[in-house]
Amino acid sequence: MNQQIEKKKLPNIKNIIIVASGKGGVGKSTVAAGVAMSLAGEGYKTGLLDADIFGPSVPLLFDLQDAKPEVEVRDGKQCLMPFEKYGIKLMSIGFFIDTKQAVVWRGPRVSSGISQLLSDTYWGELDYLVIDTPPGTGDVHITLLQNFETSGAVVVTTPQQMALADVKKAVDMFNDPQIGTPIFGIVENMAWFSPTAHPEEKYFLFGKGGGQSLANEFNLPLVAQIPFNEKMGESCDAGKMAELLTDKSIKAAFNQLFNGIISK
Ligand SMILES: Nc1ncnc2c1ncn2[C@@H]1O[C@H](COP(=O)(O)OP(=O)(O)OP(=O)(O)O)[C@@H](O)[C@H]1O
Repeated sequence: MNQQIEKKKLPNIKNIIIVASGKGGVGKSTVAAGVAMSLAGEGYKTGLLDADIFGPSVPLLFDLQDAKPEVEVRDGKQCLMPFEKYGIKLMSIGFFIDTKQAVVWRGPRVSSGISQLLSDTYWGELDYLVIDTPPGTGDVHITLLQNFETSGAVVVTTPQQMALADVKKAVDMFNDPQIGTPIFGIVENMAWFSPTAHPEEKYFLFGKGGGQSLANEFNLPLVAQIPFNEKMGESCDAGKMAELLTDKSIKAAFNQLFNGIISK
């Protein structure tokens, strides 16, 4: 990365929020979808772009598994038309690839595919576009962060100390002078488990304080702690995103995150 690339501002999108994680399976896509639901629920014009080429989640989360976006001419340009659910404009790399097969794209193809998905989707006017990225730090991140103006990132982790080295790589990437993307903070997902019948009880299944110590280590705020909630897993896997924020503790956690983002 020696060359400074001029970043493109998408004129109709006020804020682009990147959701990243050091490693896979920590709940990054769930967090991205939950933030988008919270923003839309508060009346912000919201979009969600699923750029996770290795495991796109939007088709499953929003029950759009067989959906194929239409192409329409808008303002003299061929545009991909996003789907809209719960007031969120949705686009996913998963609408264009066979999600049952491994994606073996190389760098330039990833880069042009992701840039096209972002620039050629007809988002209309948006207050916030949330982008779910693949785990780790790779071509998708470099493409988005070097080529487009983004407002900031949230880094999702689980409480285990093991996550430290992976989170460090993600933080270093956002801090790189060529990238220069502010980090809103760390989100600790699956922070504890509370049985539905005893919501006041907290069981720290994966250890306690991991998110806070990660945040301290990198001098970042811990913007939210999201409990492990079996209903949340079930409703996400069944494509029932509307149920996600019906649980009080989950709603409170996403409100915390939402406030951490909009206050910046
Ligand atoms: N707080 C939670 N409580 C219960 N289940 C959760 C929670 N967060 C995520 N899950 C579940 O964990 C699984 C992995 O979540 P998700 O797909 O969001 O992770 P990811 O980090 O995006 O994964 P990938 O590495 O594939 O991109 C999903 O089945 C999801 O429903």
